[in-house]
Amino acid sequence: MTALSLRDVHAGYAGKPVLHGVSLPDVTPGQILALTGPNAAGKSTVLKAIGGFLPVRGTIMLGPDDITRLKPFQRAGKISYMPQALPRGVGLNVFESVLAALRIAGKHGATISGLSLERQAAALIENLDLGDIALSNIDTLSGGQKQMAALAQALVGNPSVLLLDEPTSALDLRHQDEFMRVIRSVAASGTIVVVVLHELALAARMSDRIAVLSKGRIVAEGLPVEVLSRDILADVWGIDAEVTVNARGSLLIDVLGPSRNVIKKEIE
Ligand SMILES: Nc1ncnc2c1ncn2[C@@H]1O[C@H](COP(=O)(O)OP(=O)(O)OP(=O)(O)O)[C@@H](O)[C@H]1O
Repeated sequence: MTALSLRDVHAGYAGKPVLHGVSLPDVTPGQILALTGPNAAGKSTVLKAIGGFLPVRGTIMLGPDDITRLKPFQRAGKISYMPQALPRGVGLNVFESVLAALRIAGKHGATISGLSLERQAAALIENLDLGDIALSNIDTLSGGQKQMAALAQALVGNPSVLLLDEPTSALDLRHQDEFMRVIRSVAASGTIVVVVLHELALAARMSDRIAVLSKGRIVAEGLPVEVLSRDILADVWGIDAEVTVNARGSLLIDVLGPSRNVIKKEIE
């Protein structure tokens, strides 16, 4: 099976090591892994390492391929990345941007169906319910509309791995739900999804597994209900929170305030 696995990954920026030996259990096609943790923990850096945007020490495998050794165009044919900061000054409308992404995906050898590129772009836009903004310039869209348009571009070419960095930060509740539905169906078609999320209840709903990153290290990993415990919230986020599971199986997190550790540190 073409699983994604990270073993002892070290990465960072000029003179600044950020990831200190990140290992993750295999993420298999169809699975959604949510990566969470406090600000500056290194979550985006993990996605950039997988996407090949940073030099990496360690192993990142996609099935039999060591993806750190693939040429950029080979990697681009397999991995799609939706960054946290979306590009500005694109100068294209939503339809044109999806069409451009399809053309690039075709050049990288990503699977493109028999339909014309225009028909494929139109189908993707319709599937994401973006018809109303299809002809709007991306630079004029709201933050949430930009995120949905960026998702349409990221889905082009049926990537084996979809990397999403805080993709719902600007979405209202209905669009978050819509986004989750789309990601679930993309995963169900055999894509590996790794998504960075701050909102823990959403991460629990959206993902099959959760990994918690703190100071460049994975400190917990497993099923959402196993991982998101009161102790982890106190140790990693420094908050005291009541964690309950409601009758529908949804995780509820009620933040009560700073954890005792934080209060103790402030007093000392
Ligand atoms: N381009 C860069 N050059 C230098 N340092 C960087 C760069 N990008 C990120 N960093 C540093 O790497 C560390 C981890 O950043 P990263 O963006 O991976 O964290 P994160 O967990 O995604 O944070 P957040 O939740 O705030 O988005 C931070 O200390 C940050 O300052």
